[in-house]
Amino acid sequence: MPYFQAVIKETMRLHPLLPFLVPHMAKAECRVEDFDIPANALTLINVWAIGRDEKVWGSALDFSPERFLGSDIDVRGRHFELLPFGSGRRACPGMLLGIINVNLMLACLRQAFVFEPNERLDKTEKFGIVMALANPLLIRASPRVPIHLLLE
Ligand code: HEM
Repeated sequence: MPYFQAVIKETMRLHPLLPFLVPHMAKAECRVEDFDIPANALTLINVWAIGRDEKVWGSALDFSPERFLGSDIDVRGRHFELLPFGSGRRACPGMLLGIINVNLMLACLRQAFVFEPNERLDKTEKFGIVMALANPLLIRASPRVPIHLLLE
């Protein structure tokens, strides 16, 4: 299901669950690209901004899963342009469980229902440690198959 996977990657690119990951601390002074980071500095990685960097993505604000078709970029922390689970030793230890759950839940919902926005889809985000929608998501879910088949 390459397109389904691409939709999940594209969602995680534009709407990472933890927009600044978890705060990290540099144990020793170091240099990352053009940045000098002093020892004991608290560092936040802005993956939300990385996911919207026009230089990296092109048409960065467009929701376009096609960009991942035929690309080897994955979400597991090997590709620094897409880090919804962080990277390295402090990356999310629940990554595989998270990936499986998101895939399973979405596939089941998609198989059972057709979703339509009730009114104009409001994707305004509320920044916090965990990113959430500012307003509740209003969508209509209609069963794809007779409801008794879903409940059996
Ligand atoms: C789609 C689901 C999930 C996403 C997007 C996610 C994302 C993240 C991110 C971005 C971090 C910070 C990594 C960093 O700072 O480099 C993190 C850390 C962590 N996550 Fe997840 N996570 C998910 C599911 C889970 C699950 C299912 C578990 C446990 C069963 C879990 C347990 C943890 C723990 C314990 C940490 C802290 C790791 C550390 O500081 O060493 N996560 N997660």
